[in-house]
Amino acid sequence: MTFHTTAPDFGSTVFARWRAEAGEDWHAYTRHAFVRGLGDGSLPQANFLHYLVQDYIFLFHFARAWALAVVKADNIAEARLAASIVDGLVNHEMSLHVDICGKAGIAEEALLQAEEERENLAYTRYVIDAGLSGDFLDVVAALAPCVFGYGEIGAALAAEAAPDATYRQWIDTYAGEEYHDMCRQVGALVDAAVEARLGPDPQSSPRWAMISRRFQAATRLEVGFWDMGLRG
Ligand SMILES: Cc1ncc(C[n+]2csc(CCO)c2C)c(N)n1
Repeated sequence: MTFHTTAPDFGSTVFARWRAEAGEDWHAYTRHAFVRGLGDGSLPQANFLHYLVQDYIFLFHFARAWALAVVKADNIAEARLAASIVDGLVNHEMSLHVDICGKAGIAEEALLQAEEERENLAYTRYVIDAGLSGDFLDVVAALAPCVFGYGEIGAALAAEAAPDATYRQWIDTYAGEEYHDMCRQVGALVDAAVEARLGPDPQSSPRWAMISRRFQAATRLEVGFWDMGLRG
């Protein structure tokens, strides 16, 4: 897979630092064997469908975590963006999963009936707890690897010299301009939220390490989610 030496940072200096601090865990997430299988089409369809069914449940709980970001917002800009992501997830984004699963003969009603795998449970409940027990920064740091990681993965897969058509619909979703716009909006939100709470030199704040650790923990949970997908 082709990876640019400079992966996109979506205009966010905070994301760029979190990613650097997540180090090898970030690479394990964005260059996972599951991702390579999506890019070259070698991922078996059964594994992809299993991942998508789990991901449908994941998105439902992820929307609940973003709703907690609305609850913890300190101003209208934070509330608006978080609310628009909740709306996007429950009213639009889950339709990619419904559409692809439907073509494979899996009905929407069957999706939410599926039993949650432990990696799925661990990740979604981690982000929900970040929203329940923490403040806006805690929940946004836990939600950020999902947003930016898929943007980075989508861009890398779409940039491959000879992209395979098998998982094109999935790749196009996360490589598309619309999705990357959203990443830049979240990037601006994260930078503004960190500056508003931790000041212009956030890394000198004792809270910095805590929120960076949240980002890294969620990154590791993304790795676990791909591992689950490969296991099938
Ligand atoms: C395991 C897993 N991680 C990330 C995403 C991508 N994603 C999930 S919610 C959302 C919108 C904003 O948070 C995006 C881009 C996924 N589908 N599944």
